[in-house]
Amino acid sequence: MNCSILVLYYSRHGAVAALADKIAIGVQQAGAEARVRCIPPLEQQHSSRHSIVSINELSQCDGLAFGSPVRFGNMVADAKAFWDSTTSLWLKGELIDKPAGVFTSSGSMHGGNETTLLSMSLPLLHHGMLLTGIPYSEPELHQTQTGGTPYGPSHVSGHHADTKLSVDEQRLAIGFGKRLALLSQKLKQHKV
Ligand SMILES: Cc1cc2nc3c(=O)[nH]c(=O)nc-3n(C[C@H](O)[C@H](O)[C@H](O)COP(=O)(O)O)c2cc1C
Repeated sequence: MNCSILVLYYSRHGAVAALADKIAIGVQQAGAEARVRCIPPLEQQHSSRHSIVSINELSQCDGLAFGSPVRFGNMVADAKAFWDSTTSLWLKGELIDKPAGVFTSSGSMHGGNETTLLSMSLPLLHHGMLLTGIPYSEPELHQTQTGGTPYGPSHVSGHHADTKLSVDEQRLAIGFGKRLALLSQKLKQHKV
């Protein structure tokens, strides 16, 4: 059965985009399609190597991974504005019962990546989506000295925003993509 996972993110300096790439690898390893798309930027000059998402792509996905950088302990304004533009989908209940999860990148280890992941989950819950994080059966969650949380994949990009993804962060992001795709496939199979 064809299953399509939307990996939807905003990234200014590339850290969240790097996590999106790893999540897409995990999705593909599970045999699903990974459709990687960007959140529409509030500033026109912002550019990205992925296309901007359409509302149709959001409504038609079988599962969603949603990524944003940490901005003052919360998601970037562009991501919040995007969710504020999805009322038509909410009114029709288009996202109800679709699996979803969140991912983020912060500059510092305790700079708010967990608070950001939790606040990013709220619009998804309002849309009736089924949230999944990362279970502690993933060994990297016990040992990571960088990012990676039970609330979703994360990265710590450092003071100059130039630290590469650690091996643990990469493995957790790939495992998360795989899990999200497998859950989405199972739910899609049982839909009447
Ligand atoms: C306006 C602004 C606010 C930020 N706030 C935080 C913050 O609260 N905590 C933190 O650790 N990093 C913060 N950062 C750093 C970014 O979250 C970090 O560099 C992130 O990795 C950027 O992701 P990107 O490369 O995908 O754009 C902030 C950056 C900006 C520009």
